[in-house]
Amino acid sequence: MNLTFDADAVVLDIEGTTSASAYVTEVLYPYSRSRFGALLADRGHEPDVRRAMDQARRLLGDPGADAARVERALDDWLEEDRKATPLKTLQGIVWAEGFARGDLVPHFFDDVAPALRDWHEAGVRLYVYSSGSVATQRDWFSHGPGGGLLSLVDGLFDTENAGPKQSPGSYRAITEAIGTRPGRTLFLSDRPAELDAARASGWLTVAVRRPGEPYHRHAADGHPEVESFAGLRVGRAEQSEASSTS
Ligand SMILES: CSCCC(=O)C(=O)COP(=O)(O)O
Ligand SMILES: [Mg+2]
Repeated sequence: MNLTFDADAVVLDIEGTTSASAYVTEVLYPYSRSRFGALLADRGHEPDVRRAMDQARRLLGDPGADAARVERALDDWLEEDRKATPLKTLQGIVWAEGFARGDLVPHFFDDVAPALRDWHEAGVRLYVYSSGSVATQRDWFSHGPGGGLLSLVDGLFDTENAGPKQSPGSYRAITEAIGTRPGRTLFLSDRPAELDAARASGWLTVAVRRPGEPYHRHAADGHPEVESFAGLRVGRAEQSEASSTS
């Protein structure tokens, strides 16, 4: 189905929306799991590692948890695919090194880069909101297709600077940060609970239902649906009116 939206901003989910879930769970997750032991044991003095380990201890309710206990918790959260902020921070540290070494190359569906370029060209501001950390998002988009897509993006949000993706308050926090009216902000995601939370905050929503993705056959519960970004036009009516009269 083809859809057209008049909006000032598009906010993008990553896993299942711009990029394949299987790449995240079958390539990125095992890569981080196999490196957590050494990271926690050898680099706990680094500020970001220490901060994330302290957050993990708070989530566990165990202030004295040693590196081995924290590693077991990370493994459990990975197994459950729990989007815990310290897990995402530590994954981001490991993955950054994987991107720099060339072990990891981001995956984007083929329709994503052309669509982002079109929307950006039309004056629509682009943001990312993912459970993956802001540092990971920066790596992901800067190593993306055609020399990277980061230059098209105006801001990055994660569970640390915005909050959990299933909570309407997180979308209100993003609205405040980007200064775009909720009714002119369009969120694209595969997960129904995230779409519901965005809609509850007054945002426009589109359920991205890519064939083969885990949520492909889920009921969209009133959210408009597309199978790829190729079926989605986004522009700013004010801008097109202005340019058509000049
Ligand atoms: C490549 S971003 C990291 C992927 C990840 O760890 C994740 O949890 C993605 O979640 P999303 O909110 O983008 O569905
Ligand atoms: Mg997703």
